[in-house]
Amino acid sequence: MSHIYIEYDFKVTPLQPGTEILIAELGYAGFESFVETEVGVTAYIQKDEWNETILEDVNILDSEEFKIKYTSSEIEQVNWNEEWEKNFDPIEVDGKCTVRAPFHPKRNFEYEIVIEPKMSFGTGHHETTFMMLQFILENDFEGKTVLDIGCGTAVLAILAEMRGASKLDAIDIDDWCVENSLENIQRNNCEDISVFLGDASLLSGRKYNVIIANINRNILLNDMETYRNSLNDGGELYLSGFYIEDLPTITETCNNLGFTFVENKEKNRWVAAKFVI
Ligand SMILES: C[S@@+](CC[C@H](N)C(=O)[O-])C[C@H]1O[C@@H](n2cnc3c(N)ncnc32)[C@H](O)[C@@H]1O
Repeated sequence: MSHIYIEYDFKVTPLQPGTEILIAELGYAGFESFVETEVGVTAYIQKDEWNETILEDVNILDSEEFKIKYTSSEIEQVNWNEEWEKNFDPIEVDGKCTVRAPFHPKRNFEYEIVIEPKMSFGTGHHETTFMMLQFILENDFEGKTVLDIGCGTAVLAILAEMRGASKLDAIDIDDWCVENSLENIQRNNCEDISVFLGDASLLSGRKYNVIIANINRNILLNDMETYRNSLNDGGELYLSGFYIEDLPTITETCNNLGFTFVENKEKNRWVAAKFVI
């Protein structure tokens, strides 16, 4: 798989709330990574996902309230570590868990996860990862079998194993994420996580106590029945990667498959939701 990205450098005036709105709209348009800068934001999208009309529905660009200028260029791959080092601090989740890069100093938390993010999504800086980490901290994983589908850096599977889960599978459609997950699993001394390249079509036969899926609205809706068939009765499903507007559709699809909605979290319009079967 090629990893050619299109990079957009946006200059936003006024900086806030313009940058925040712009990031939300770009996320919805399909951009996958963002690095906030002193003047706005740099946003990345894989070339395969890009088309010439990609910015057509980004309404803030036509707004009179904000002045936004941008340039774009094609890049082979981002030096993600360098970007991270320049721009980000380690994250903390509810005083119990930290996610840091190898170049950050060691920190004293109940759960310390070290992630070399490279280009994979999943450092905890994104709202969806953060809320899924919160769910994993709040719920019982002791002795449970877990599937983390759309694993990115495998950060969620790593915390699930630290919380006592056993026999975990982590799946991602992107070979880069698979490679990065394997490195992060080793780096965090996890011993019970197997990583596979692929998607929900790999799921036939094996059943889990818990499925964690932080992907996006359309893939979740499309693959929900497969998730249902891969869960034991009494199993738990944690979903993220969609906006609050999409929660009713996600819930309806889950209800039609026999799931019960338990609760949801919301951060900057992003949602994470828990269902049980
Ligand atoms: C929003 S990121 C989440 C990463 C990580 N789980 C986290 O919480 O930070 C979504 C991930 O799903 C992967 N993905 C996209 N479509 C997929 C599919 N159909 N099946 C499995 N993984 C998929 C992407 O490559 C990406 O790594």
